[in-house]
Amino acid sequence: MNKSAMGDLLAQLGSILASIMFVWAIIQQYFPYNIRNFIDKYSQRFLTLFYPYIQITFNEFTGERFKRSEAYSAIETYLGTTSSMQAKRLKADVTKNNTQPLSLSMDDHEEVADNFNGVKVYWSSGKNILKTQSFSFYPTTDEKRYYKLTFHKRYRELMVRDYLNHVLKEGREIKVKNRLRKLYTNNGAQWSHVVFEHPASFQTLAMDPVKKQEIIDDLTTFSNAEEFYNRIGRAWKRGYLLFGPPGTGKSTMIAAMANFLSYDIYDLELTAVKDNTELRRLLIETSSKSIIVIEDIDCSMDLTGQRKKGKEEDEETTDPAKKAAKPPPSPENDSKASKVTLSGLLNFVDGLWSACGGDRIIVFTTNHIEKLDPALIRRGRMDKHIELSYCGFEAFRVLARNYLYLEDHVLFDEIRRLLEETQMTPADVAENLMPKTSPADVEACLRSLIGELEKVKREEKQKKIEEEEEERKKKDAPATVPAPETVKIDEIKEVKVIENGSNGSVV
Ligand SMILES: Nc1ncnc2c1ncn2[C@@H]1O[C@H](COP(=O)(O)OP(=O)(O)OP(=O)(O)O)[C@@H](O)[C@H]1O
Ligand SMILES: [Mg+2]
Repeated sequence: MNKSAMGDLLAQLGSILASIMFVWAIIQQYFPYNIRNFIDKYSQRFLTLFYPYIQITFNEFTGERFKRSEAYSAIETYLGTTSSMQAKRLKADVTKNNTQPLSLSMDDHEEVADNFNGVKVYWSSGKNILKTQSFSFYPTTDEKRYYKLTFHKRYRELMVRDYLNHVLKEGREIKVKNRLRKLYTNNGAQWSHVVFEHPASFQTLAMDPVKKQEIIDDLTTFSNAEEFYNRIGRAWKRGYLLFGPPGTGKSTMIAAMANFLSYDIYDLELTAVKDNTELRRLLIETSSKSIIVIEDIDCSMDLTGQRKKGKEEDEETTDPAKKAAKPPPSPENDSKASKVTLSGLLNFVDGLWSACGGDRIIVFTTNHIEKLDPALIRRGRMDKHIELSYCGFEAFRVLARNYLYLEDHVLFDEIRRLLEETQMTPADVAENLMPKTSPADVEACLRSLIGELEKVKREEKQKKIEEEEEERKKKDAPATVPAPETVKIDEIKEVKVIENGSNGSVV
């Protein structure tokens, strides 16, 4: 075919197309709406006879609700990494996340491929522009965005059943990981929050590595165990009790847990809560994937469940006999004080309310585990008791690595010996390892730690001598007249009630 014949053919084709367009425009203008609809419908059906693919559309906004579809945003997140690798046109948005300051998604009318169990699927993005203008809260509602999934009809079952679930689950998980996490605290009956940016991690936490791994495994198992908890019929929650002297890393560990699991933290200040109803409301407002923390539980609540009011009462209430005799405070003289009770707290920890709304970790911390009510710390309520103790050599090595980039040193043997002989908290060891010059003078830091450890050792020795002296003085003093014997309540082991009599006998 020569060039002029080709040109003629193209011109003819052009004019035919123009005529079709013209006729279609007339049809659109003059044919009634239902006939046009009829033609549309049947032409679509005709096409699908020969079209072997299935398409599923996910709209950004669904129904009448002005709420962004959860599926759409999960898909957007899921496709984030794939899009940034494949698509040529991308949309960028700024997130406030430190690790990932930009979020990328594919621009309209782009297409990316994904692979699931060896089956290739295609995702495309697009938008419908609506001509009708109606009142809306969203200025952009006349542009309706959507994602369209295309796959071969042979894989319908696999796609609909497994692939979509996989996409939604992954999308949600990535979203949880990337979001800005929050640290909530209660200001009376209301939660207020700031962005949680504590840098602690299990890597920087100084403690015995075996114990640390055990905690990491426990947390990982818990966070993946939704099905397990459902199967055994338990609420998906876990309680941790962290105990140990001040400065041993309890609060640091909570931050590390939150960073490890990407959970929010709710730091509950019990002393600001008015009563059990308020407590319940606060706890119900906490979201899933969160850690609820009650620090220094022994100071927020005493064993009778009534909150302490002063230091003097501290001593008093540890004595069970006095406690039992203490009348419950009357509402008149105590109207301002909190009425949160131990049973109110326990009710949430493992009562019916505890199962509301997803997985939660509850952490209590205390410096005095012996002061706590056994009801509070029994297994099932506090599933795992973690003791954070004085700094051992392994914990010291973590600190040396973090603070001084030090794996080994000639002074380590001496430090190991001193650590075994003294009780120094990781907080104090860390303080001594803090570089005072830049670049760090490693030897000076280690020597300062050794000096401090020797000082503590001398003090401990001195204290021991003084205690022994005191003890000896007491022994040498003339014996005082013994007080009349009394039965202490905690010595009563069992109370038998005689069925036919009204008396109980003490065994
Ligand atoms: N095990 C540890 N690993 C790393 N740093 C630690 C550790 N323990 C304490 N520190 C450091 O000491 C400081 C105090 O620790 P933290 O606040 O966690 O102690 P705590 O056990 O919560 O004390 P308290 O009982 O007084 O609340 C932290 O700033 C932290 O840097
Ligand atoms: Mg603390």
